[in-house]
Amino acid sequence: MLITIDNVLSKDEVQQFRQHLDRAQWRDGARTAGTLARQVKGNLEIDEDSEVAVSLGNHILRTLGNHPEFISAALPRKIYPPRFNRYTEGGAYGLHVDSALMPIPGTRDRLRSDLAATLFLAEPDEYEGGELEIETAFGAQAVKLNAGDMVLYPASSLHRVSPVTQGARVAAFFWIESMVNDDTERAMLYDLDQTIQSLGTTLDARDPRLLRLTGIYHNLLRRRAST
Ligand SMILES: O=C(O)CCC(=O)C(=O)O
Ligand SMILES: [Fe+2]
Repeated sequence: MLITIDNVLSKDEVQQFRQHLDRAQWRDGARTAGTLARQVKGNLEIDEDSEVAVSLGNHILRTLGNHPEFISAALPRKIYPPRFNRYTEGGAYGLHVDSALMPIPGTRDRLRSDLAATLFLAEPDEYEGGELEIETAFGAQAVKLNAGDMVLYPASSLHRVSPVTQGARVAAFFWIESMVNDDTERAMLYDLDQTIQSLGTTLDARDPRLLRLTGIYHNLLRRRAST
């Protein structure tokens, strides 16, 4: 399931992020890729333990922790501390698959990457190219979102970032271990939850049908979620 969530960050927040990021020190992104992905990775990243990456990353984590749609879609158990990348002219990231298990920096813990996320921090008209192309069962889907918007996609999918031919593409990217690791089951739970939320805006909160559906959602989650 591929989901976009708009306005995760406001335009003001994006502007503040960009002020910090545009002044940050960027290094070759190939250093953090696995052996195969390294050969197709052509972007820049900020050191994950730098002050700017940690403080902006924490801001994203706090925002997502209070974001009902993100929580409903991802059912997060662990979130990788967000990292930041930049593709300038000629930059691209060829077709690759993300590692399944990742050490979480600064801890002895690791995360199973069920979902991958890209939070766009440059407006589409700031650069040419730079689409995130994700292979799905229905063909490749190209994603290029407004600054502040985020895409969530199964980390199991092959994906690439097409070459940036002009300007610069800046983004935050990270992974999520979900309480429900099966993508299809998680997608159905999300669909059910969103339907209940939407019914809740028209039906009385005490409507027995709404209560029953809510009970079904929680009972399914109870069966499927591992905490
Ligand atoms: O820049 C992006 O949108 C995706 C980056 C990516 O796929 C990765 O770092 O593994
Ligand atoms: Fe990736």
